[in-house]
Amino acid sequence: MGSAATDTAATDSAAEHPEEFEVTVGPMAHGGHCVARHEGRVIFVRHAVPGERVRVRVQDPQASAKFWRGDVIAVLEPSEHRRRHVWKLADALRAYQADRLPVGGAEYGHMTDQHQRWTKAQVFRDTLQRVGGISVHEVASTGALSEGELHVADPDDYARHRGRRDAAADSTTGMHWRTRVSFAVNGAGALCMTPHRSHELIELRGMPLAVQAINSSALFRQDFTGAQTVDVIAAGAQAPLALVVRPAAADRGDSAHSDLTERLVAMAQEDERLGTVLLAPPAAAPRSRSPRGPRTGRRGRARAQGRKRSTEGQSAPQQPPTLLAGPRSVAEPLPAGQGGGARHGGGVLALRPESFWQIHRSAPEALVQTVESLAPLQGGESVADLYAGAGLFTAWAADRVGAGGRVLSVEAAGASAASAAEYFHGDDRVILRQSPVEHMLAELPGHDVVLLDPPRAGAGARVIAGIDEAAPRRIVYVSCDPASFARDAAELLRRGWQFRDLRILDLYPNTHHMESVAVFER
Ligand SMILES: C[S@@+](CC[C@H](N)C(=O)[O-])C[C@H]1O[C@@H](n2cnc3c(N)ncnc32)[C@H](O)[C@@H]1O
Repeated sequence: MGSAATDTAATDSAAEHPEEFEVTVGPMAHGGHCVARHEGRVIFVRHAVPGERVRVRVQDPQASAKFWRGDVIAVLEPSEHRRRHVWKLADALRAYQADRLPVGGAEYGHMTDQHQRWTKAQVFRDTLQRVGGISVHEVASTGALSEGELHVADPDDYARHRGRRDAAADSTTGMHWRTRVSFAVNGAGALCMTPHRSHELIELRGMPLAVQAINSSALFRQDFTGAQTVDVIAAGAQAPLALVVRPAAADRGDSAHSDLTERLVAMAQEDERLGTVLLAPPAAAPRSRSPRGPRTGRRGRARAQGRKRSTEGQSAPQQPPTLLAGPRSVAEPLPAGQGGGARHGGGVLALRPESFWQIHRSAPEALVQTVESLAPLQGGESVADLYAGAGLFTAWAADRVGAGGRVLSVEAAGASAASAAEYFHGDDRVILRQSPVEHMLAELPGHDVVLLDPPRAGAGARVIAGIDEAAPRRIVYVSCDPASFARDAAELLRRGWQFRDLRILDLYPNTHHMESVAVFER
């Protein structure tokens, strides 16, 4: 097995298992793995805490590969920041003991909450430097960091500040925060998730990172045979739940789809905690299911983990989902004090379930409060809200700029744009455009503030150039990906912009993901 066979540090156990190595792991990198070296070769190690000595099992240790990937299967010298993993199915140590793979989507669950946040700050700092060539010291020198350091804030603190009791529950273990989860479905019709970089389906009895309305629902005992994916939505973190069910590929035939449809309708009638059920158009083609084959592409990985994305990206835009039960929209409360005009139903947005919405129960509140505190708006200003989704920041901006102000809200995806159109109907302050941002750059000049919240790929050089050329007074950049943010921020700095503020929010506890809010001015 190439260089694995020449490992001088190999233990007796490793001799029996040439794909296993003892290593001391280095710092955490962007992507959720620590970097370790074995005989000069880099191994990306998941489920470690930086500084630990661990035994790693490498998947597919080919001699010709530039680097290997592996999971911790035993901890030889544990970090003081290690804890028993909060979710048994996602715990690599217990998974490998049971001769199975850990489920993906909770790859930081073995670290204390405090250490997860400290680690995220390090990863953000390193990524800013590596991808954007931006040093945190430079950012601090402009006064953009509170106390001169990068801190990662707990989003529940914002809700607690407002006296919301539910936010205090489980906040010390980072559990029960997801209001949206995308599940795969196995041949037996059960809800499943996949291990990292694998198509293997692991059946679930609950999903402890999800709010209790989802985690303790009856959905884990239901039969979804004939479905490929089931997206579950707990609007406002509460039941009734909404489902967006995507049938398996069309070539399975009409009878399979009508069986599924009948079961879904019956499910909605029998379960009072189930509200809306939508049947999405069938998947285009069967998915190949190699047992350990890597997911190819960003979208596949994001789908498995249900991160910051909308379900609508999977639908052909001309084929909206079919409503099988319940109301067409779910009630998503806007952050306290935002969008509360009587005309707007008291600050509750009627959201199409397949729209984008932030997945942490406290994210809308935490994000809007952070933007408000770092970049307050004045009455009469004009704001462009780019990648606006269903209008979370549009509602805030419209309230703040008031009757004399204007908000241009740009969103490409149909369901999110339709949700916004319904909510802002008749509101003279808001101009809605369903369009790719790239097609709207000519409309940006004249805006005082440009706020952008792009998907994980970032905005890209063309959009950054368009924003720069529009010459707003201020740019507010909300990002869920440090690498694409670093690249876009470097482009802004190159064009003469400066960091005025930078905050990080832990919107995805027990995972390696994080959210940042940055303010730039010239
Ligand atoms: C991270 S979400 C942010 C949504 C919103 N700001 C919020 O917080 O609810 C990004 C949004 O950008 C939309 N989007 C992705 N690419 C786009 C593009 N090229 N032009 C316009 N919108 C796009 C997605 O559909 C999604 O709604």
